[in-house]
Amino acid sequence: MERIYLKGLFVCFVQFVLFGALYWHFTERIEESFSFEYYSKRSNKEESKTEKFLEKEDELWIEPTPYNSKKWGKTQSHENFNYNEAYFSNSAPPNFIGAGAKKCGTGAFKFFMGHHQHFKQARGGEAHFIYDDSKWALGWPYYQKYFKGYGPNDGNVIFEGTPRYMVENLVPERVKAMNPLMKIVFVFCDPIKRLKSDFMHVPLTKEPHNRIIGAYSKVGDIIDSALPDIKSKLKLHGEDYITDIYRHDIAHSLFTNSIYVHHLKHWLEYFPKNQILILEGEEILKSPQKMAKKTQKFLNLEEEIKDEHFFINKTSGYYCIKNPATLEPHCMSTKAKGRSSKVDPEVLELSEEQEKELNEFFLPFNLQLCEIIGPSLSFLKHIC
Ligand SMILES: Nc1ncnc2c1ncn2[C@@H]1O[C@H](COP(=O)(O)OS(=O)(=O)O)[C@@H](OP(=O)(O)O)[C@H]1O
Repeated sequence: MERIYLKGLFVCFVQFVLFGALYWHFTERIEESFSFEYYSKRSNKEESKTEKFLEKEDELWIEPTPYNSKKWGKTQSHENFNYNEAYFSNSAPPNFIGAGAKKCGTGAFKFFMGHHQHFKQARGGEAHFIYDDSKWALGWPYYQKYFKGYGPNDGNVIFEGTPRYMVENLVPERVKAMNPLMKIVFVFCDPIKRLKSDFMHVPLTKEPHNRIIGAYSKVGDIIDSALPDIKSKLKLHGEDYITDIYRHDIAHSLFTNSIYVHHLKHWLEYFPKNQILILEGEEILKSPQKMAKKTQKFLNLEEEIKDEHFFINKTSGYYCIKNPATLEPHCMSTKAKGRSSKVDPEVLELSEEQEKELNEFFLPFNLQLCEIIGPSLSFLKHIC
């Protein structure tokens, strides 16, 4: 009896000690998490993180918003696109969209690929259909005129490319409404080279900012006057400032059209990476054979355009192509392309300081582009 009593007493004692220890542990933790000291310890940690960020920010002035690869391709479209199938007998909708970047070689891409018998392009060139609300509202009965004569079941790649599609916020959503399996191609190029080419191009167009840009005689002057403003607007509004820039600060598009990662992230919300082909302007210019190989593979097209179909035009210095079926040589008109190499070099010259500033401006964005696409493009190789 006495033994049983002692045993009970011992068990009670052990339980009491265990319970006490647990109680002490948890109350301490709870108190700690509410205590000023605990918070000041955390905020010191946070502060040091913020300090680091500020140091970095001072240097690079903006931290691009992070991308989330888990979301790629997941966002559903809220747009509605009614094809009205009656029109499908004599025209078929695009299944491949070219979305810029402006001045990176999109024209040469179309020109070369158009030599594949199953690569059918929008008739009449850039349709500017998907972002333009007044055209979009007219729907397929309007858009289909670009694709007349293309059968829906001919196994063709049907392509429409408008460089502005890259930078207009509603476009990916609308493209998804048109066809969730749409394939998309981007041509990226050195951001500074692109800026210079845009600087040469805009004053010769009817774009609304043609006079603003045309008022600058040298690209360096617009860098001095616009870049500080763009930086401070980005600081104030974050990357939202870049979105739909044509609608609120079109002259600054010369700079923000080179921030490829901002636009790519937006497209990736709607389309998975495997539906997107990223090419490089420099490659289209210097080795279009490689571009043709990649593109035919991506589009599951038979490799009809081969290395031997390309040759360099001795007068212009640009690549031309022989039609794979007839071997007839074709060169792209150099009237509207290749301006940057013909202009007085002083117009496009940058001081060391301007070059440095621009490189610093694009660096944080290009670093993020590296994270998404790796060092595959030559202008990323030295930073990725
Ligand atoms: N084969 C060939 N022939 C001529 N030009 C070539 C070629 N390949 C690439 N490029 C480069 O393309 C630049 C024009 O880019 P885009 O065609 O995208 O311009 S546009 O956005 O459609 O206006 C153009 O830029 P600029 O030299 O500033 O005109 C060229 O650098």
